[in-house]
Amino acid sequence: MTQQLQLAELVAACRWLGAKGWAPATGGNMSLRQDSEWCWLSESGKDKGSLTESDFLQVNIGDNTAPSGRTPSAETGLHTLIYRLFPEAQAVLHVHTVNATVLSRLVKGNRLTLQGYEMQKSLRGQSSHLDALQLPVFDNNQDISALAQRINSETSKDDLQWGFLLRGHGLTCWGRSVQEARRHLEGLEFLFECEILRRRLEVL
Ligand SMILES: CSC[C@@H](O)[C@@H](O)C(=O)COP(=O)(O)O
Ligand SMILES: [Zn+2]
Repeated sequence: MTQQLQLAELVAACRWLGAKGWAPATGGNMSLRQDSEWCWLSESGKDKGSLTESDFLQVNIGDNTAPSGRTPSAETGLHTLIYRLFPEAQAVLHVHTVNATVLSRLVKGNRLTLQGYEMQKSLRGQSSHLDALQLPVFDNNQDISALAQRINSETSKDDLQWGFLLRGHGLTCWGRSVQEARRHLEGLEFLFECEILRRRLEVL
């Protein structure tokens, strides 16, 4: 698929997730890999549900610089970390959903465990509801380069295979294509909602 078509797919994904209310106000950021050195990041401070292709800025994966002089996402460093760790990563979606925000605050420790859900199979490599799926949860931090360093040093690549939660902040997930990133986002979001409901009913 050409880069132009991939960018069009990403713009469509942004509209889709925006319409679902998963990027309220100016929350969320999205990106697409161009090649081993460069990616396209959403511009900082925009409504991510109404982005167009010209709202994506070229960013260097190695040093986070943007030749355009415009300001890419404040969370650029988390996207480029994923592109550096996973050469196969093609797209990254970061959202501020209510479910991701709330559930990440309910998790004690640094792992969310999900088990017993058929929808676990929406995630790459998952084939049974019986497996205990683990998603890393990191404390939120306004210092994104410190946060990226922490994620990199404290987590194995395996743990980051779909993405991670930032406590009280949101979900960052990725895929080997825009479509796969979108499927991971939709699957995880469904699982988060189920898990919140299950926990809520359990305490009633
Ligand atoms: C309400 S926006 C919060 C931001 O600090 C951040 O978390 C976010 O997701 C959007 O930042 P952006 O710089 O627009 O990509
Ligand atoms: Zn954010």
